[in-house]
Amino acid sequence: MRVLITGANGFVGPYVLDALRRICGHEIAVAATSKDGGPHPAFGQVEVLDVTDATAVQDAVARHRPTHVIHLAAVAALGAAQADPRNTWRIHVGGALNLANAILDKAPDCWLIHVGSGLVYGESAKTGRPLDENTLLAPIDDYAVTKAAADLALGALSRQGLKCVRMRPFNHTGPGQTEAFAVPAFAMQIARIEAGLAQPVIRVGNLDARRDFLDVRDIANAYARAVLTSRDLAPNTIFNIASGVSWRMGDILDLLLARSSAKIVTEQEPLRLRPSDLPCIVGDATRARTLLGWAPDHPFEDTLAAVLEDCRARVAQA
Ligand SMILES: Nc1nc2c(ncn2[C@@H]2O[C@H](COP(=O)(O)OP(=O)(O)O[C@H]3O[C@H](CO)[C@@H](O)[C@H](O)[C@@H]3O)[C@@H](O)[C@H]2O)c(=O)[nH]1
Repeated sequence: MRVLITGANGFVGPYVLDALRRICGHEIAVAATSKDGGPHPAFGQVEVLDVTDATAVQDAVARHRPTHVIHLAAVAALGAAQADPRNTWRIHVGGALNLANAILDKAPDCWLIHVGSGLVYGESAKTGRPLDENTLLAPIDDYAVTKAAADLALGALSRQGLKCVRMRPFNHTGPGQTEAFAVPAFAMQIARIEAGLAQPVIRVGNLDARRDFLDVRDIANAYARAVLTSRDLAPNTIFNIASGVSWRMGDILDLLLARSSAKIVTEQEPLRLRPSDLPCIVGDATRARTLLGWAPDHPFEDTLAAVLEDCRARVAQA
């Protein structure tokens, strides 16, 4: 198997490499690409590939002749996606279409494993029920609507022969994630306070939101299992990757604070509040469990402990 990964040098890429090696075997050939490229501790070297450049994408697919593309390249943080919607459309929708068309032209047997988002269900989450893959897509912001548009476009292209797996991962975290996301945003502030680098005040956004969280390794395992089992999948299959449990953000913060001996007070910062924030999201991943043979196996409390340790190490190194 030859796997081409886009956006490989982001948060999830190294975890996917590790999962591919564990689940698909060490003989798997991995081509790591990203917009910037350059040396990378896990991949050795990452090749430059801007997914918005249709010609470059055609060239990369023709050269590597991948059996699978795992498309991670994205504007992953909602704030960044919202700040430049035109760019978000270009990357999420243009990037996915460039890859799909290059595969249809140059490597028609290749599977495109598209990393969408559980946020595509948007308003549909308001029922409070776990969201399965048949739930109406009702995205509420630029991030989610562009992920939904790309996901739907690939579904339509499957009618022209594209073999795609449309992944809809729910929230995930782990060591290495940036402070643009809630868990490392909380943990980095705790680490800075513990190191005496900040006042003992942690600034937060909406703590009443409830999100379905997984360890990033469980998410990466699902992508690798899609590669491994692709020959048994229908050529256009959608998978939610979720735990089925929703965590209140305030409870996540409390678990992190319980791991610190520092006396810390919490303060809401208006800038961290979103114009629209879904109150509760929880996913139903029954299909992934059944067809991919996937199940999460990292307790979330352990993941939180690992994120806090990683943040302490990052602060100590800074
Ligand atoms: N980022 C951030 N979020 C905060 C904060 N305080 C509270 N929150 C709340 O914490 C929740 C989670 O926010 P994020 O960690 O930023 O994740 P997200 O916006 O839900 O999106 C993540 O999950 C999606 C799948 O469900 C992914 O598609 C997306 O890329 C990202 O990983 C949101 O309800 C947000 O309002 C804070 O200081 N920072």
